[in-house]
Amino acid sequence: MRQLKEIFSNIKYIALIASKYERLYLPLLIAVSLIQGTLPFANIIIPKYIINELTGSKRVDHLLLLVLILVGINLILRITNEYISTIYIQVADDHLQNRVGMLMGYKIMDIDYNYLENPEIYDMKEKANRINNGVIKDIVAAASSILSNVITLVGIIYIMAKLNPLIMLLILGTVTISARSNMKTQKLFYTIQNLLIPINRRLSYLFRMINDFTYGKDIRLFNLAGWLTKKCEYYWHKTVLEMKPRMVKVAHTNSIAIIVRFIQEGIVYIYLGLRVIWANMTLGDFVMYQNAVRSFTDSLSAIASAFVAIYQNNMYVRDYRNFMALENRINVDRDDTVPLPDLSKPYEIEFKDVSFKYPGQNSYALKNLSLTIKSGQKLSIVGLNGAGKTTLVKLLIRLYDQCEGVVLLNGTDIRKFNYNDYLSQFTVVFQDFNIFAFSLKENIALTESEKCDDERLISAIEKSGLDEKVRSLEKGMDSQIYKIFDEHGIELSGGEKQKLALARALYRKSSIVVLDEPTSALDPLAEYDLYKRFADLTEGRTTLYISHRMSSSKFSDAVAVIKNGTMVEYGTHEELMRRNGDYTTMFEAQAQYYI
Ligand SMILES: Nc1ncnc2c1ncn2[C@@H]1O[C@H](COP(=O)(O)OP(=O)(O)OP(=O)(O)O)[C@@H](O)[C@H]1O
Repeated sequence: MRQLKEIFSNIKYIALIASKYERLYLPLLIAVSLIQGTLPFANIIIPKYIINELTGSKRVDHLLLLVLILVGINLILRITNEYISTIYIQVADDHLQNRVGMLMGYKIMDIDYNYLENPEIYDMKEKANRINNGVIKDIVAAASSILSNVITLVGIIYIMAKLNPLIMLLILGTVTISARSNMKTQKLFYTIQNLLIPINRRLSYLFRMINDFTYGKDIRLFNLAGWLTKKCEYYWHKTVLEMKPRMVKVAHTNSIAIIVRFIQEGIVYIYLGLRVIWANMTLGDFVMYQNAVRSFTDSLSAIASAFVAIYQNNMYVRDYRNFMALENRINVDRDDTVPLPDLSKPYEIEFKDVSFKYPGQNSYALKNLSLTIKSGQKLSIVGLNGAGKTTLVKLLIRLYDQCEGVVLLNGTDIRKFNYNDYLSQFTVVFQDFNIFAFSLKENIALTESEKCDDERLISAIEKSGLDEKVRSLEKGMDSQIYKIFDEHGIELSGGEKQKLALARALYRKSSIVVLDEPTSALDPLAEYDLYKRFADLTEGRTTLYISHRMSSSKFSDAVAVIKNGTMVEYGTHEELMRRNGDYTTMFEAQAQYYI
């Protein structure tokens, strides 16, 4: 009962999406179902009269009229059906499928960032993704099949009323058996698919690696082909082991349904044949009943299959809805949000005794960290690998918001601000930024070309040092990056990519800029040039600058030294050098190489 309720709720869910994006979809589907439901009825009755005419009076004009009616009805209904299905329904099917996929896409782009690091959520996403394998189309087709076959059934029951009720019972029995076995088969398939999800995720990752040209260099250099193939083979083997025993069960179950159906057909043939021989049934009636019995069985089976399809697809819709129902804690409009302070006026950000462990980790990435950042300040954050510098930034921009202690903006817990409003105050360039296969201009402005502010764009390009490269390109800022979609697409060097990332940060208007290792790929001259113009670049905006190039700290107002997740030193470059602590050690260690 609960399942039935869920099925109805899911069908309603799909119907609502369908009518939202394709208003005519449901009414036209009903029209098509009506056509499909009535057509078999005509094809059962009219041949009876044709055969009786052929074996009886043999009147040519009657015969022609009957054939004309049969052909006419078929032609008109089938052609109408064809036009509606091809021109509207098939196109709408595709559109709806894409919509449902895109709704999931929005969800994926919007869910809390920490979900992206949880393998359970990956599996949930993979399960939900199955909705993209034509599930909407299948459910709608099943619902429309139920409607059309119920109409057919009503007509056939009327025709078969004169037949032995035992025959009807026999058919009902066999259809029930095949429906049950069909249901069992679908359940087995669902189980198999679920078991294979973690394996398939690994396999698709491997296939992506193998097919993605960007991995090509590593694969060749480290001779990974054999190793990757072995890994694939291992997972294929696992797939076969999981599938085989269950597929044997599927074959057994399906065979039972086939055997039962043949026995039923045999009995019906013998029964009708005997009635022709012993009870003077006309040949026309023999053919009509025989067709009626076949249609009856087909319609019942189609209804049963449609229910099974709905039942099975219901599981996929459930998985989809479960994923869509994942609740955001961070990116959500809470009732108790407070207005963001005006950041054009002086403000202060404070990390107050903050400790943080990544989800699923035992050790702290940040431990009792306290730090105050003042508006307009240029703060360098330095520390060894894994010290916690990037983690600090991730907490600041609320990629994670479950920590001990608190991060405050003007004394208010940053979690109280509307997430998007808050985030819009930041421009962050992480080390692992992505460059997209769009134009150079779109990559910097991160918006449609037409919406781009060209003046700001040119200024960002100049300040980032990318101007020379842009001038050398035939299509300038409109050059396509990568050759995936354009054979004239450009490939940027590591340093040029970094300049592009910097241009992105400079283009965006925001109060706070965070640059995580922005010069690691720059040549010494470009790096020197950037340092020289650093204050000019960020135009008085608060800037957090994470870098292993210790000399960059000289250009900052203050330096925070992070060690094992906590802040161990704070001051200007000169103050810290005088202190002769961790900062001095790091600075001098690096300086040695440059002397
Ligand atoms: N998503 C994550 N899940 C689990 N642990 C993580 C995650 N990201 C970072 N860590 C761990 O947290 C610690 C701090 O990492 P973080 O990236 O903040 O260091 P960092 O100071 O920026 O280092 P680097 O200078 O190498 O970039 C490290 O031990 C790292 O392994």
